[in-house]
Amino acid sequence: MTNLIDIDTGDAAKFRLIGQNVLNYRCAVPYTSEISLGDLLVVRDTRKEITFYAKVTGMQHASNFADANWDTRPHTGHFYNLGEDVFLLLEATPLGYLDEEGRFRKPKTIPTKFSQIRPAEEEDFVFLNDYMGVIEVGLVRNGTGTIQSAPVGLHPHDLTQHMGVFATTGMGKSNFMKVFSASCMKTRPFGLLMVDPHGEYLKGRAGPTGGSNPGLTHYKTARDGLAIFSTRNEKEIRDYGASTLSIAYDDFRPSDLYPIFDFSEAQTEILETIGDLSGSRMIDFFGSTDFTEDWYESYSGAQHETARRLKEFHETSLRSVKRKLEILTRQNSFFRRTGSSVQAIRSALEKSQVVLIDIPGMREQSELFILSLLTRTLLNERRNDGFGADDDTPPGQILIAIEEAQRVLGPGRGTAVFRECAMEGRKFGIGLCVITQQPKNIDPRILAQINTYVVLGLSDKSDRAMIASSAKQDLTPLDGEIQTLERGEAVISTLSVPFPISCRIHAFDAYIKRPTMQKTDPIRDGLRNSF
Ligand SMILES: Nc1ncnc2c1ncn2[C@@H]1O[C@H](COP(=O)(O)OP(=O)(O)OP(=O)(O)O)[C@@H](O)[C@H]1O
Repeated sequence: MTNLIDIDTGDAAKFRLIGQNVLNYRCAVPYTSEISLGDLLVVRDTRKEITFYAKVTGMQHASNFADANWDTRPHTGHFYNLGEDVFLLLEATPLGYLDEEGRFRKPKTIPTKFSQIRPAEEEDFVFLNDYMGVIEVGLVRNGTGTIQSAPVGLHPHDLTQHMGVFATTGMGKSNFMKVFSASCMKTRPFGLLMVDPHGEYLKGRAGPTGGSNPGLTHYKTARDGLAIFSTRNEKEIRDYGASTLSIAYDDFRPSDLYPIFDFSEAQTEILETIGDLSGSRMIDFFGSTDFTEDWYESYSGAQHETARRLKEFHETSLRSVKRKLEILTRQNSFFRRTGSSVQAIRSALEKSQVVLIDIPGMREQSELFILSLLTRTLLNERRNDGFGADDDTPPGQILIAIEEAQRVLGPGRGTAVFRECAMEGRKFGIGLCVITQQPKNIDPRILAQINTYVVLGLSDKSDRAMIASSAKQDLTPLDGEIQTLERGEAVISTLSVPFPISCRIHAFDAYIKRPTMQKTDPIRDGLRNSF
């Protein structure tokens, strides 16, 4: 008969698989075990000669005593021998098993009952290295520690199928984005476009304790992987090695107004009617026309065709569009009649640089304006050029980061250009990096398009439920782990890695100082190796 009293020597022998089914394991482990949610367990089935892996998703105290109140009676501790019949009952979700060739397979079978279980050790994670990509973001986490020899890296080809970064405020989203960007600056896997309205990514910001909190410009070794377009003054632009940001009227199209203003049905119709008009012609037309009651009869400007198309619309609707255009041109100093950075931004992205659009102190409307204008321009150009028509993974892939993405990807009120990019961007080598603390406010059809989920702490239950139901790998059993994530910890689910990985994201300031983040010098390395 097999029982839970230790018949073998050594603690490991007390870890036994006792149930439950192919999708959910139960194991009994000593009640003193130091084990945490998210820990990896190794299940060694000596009969089938297979090693299974499982992740701890729940735990509770349990015992073999028939008396349901044994543990609440007075003096319990004197009468019961805790070591033998009292144990921790773990719930674990199977991740898969390693076959004879060392390939990781889906868990289609169940380990033999009473197979031995042990917490994974450093060498158990070695096989994961084969699945990791070049964009390093952290280390595999097990229990409360990390596995130093198991870095977590994302694959570039997964990311152009969109990435989501989900975090309640303060859980380490900015730190994650900086670590991710630094790895992109070093390895140059694709062009990464980020709009930085607070200078946070450019130069960092003081931490809550006033400590150092650097930005991407502090990662000097890979500075050539960063291109900055900025609205700062000339001196600061020189100091940061940036270029002046300039968007020309002709870069603009009427549809770029949608994400920044609310429009009535009539105003939307106006924008649709002149959808093909160049930016400068639209701005000139609306700027020079007053839209009084009988404006069309007295129109003496140069754009008769535009005037004819708009003559049926009510003057108040036309005046409202005019006011919005005035606000746009007045509030965005970088928006000018001539001079455009768009060509330089495109070419930096195609050279796989991280492109930072630095607009400190500007309003949310400016951020959304630039983001939507650039997304539309890149998407349309590639569509018209037949990008990728005869190549599966053409060069020049681009990832566009959208902070607080619920502003532009909410259900029903999402703006066409970002929606289009989420649905079709992949065909044109353009992926979205959707960053939000409210995934429940993102259109579920868009979440369903995202293939890489980086989940930092999410305190809201409905946000977690939304994530769990949309991710490609089932994250439902990991709800307990996600709920208890600490700042800087993440669960990462991505296509190339066979199961969701528990990860500790590197701290950015320490990460950029690592020897591995410094430039390798082939001549010096060669000399070192040969002498
Ligand atoms: N992986 C990590 N390792 C060490 N420290 C971290 C890590 N992640 C975040 N921190 C620290 O926690 C603090 C908050 O992190 P961060 O600014 O990235 O949070 P956030 O989610 O972006 O917050 P907010 O939404 O307010 O911008 C910072 O001081 C940061 O240095």
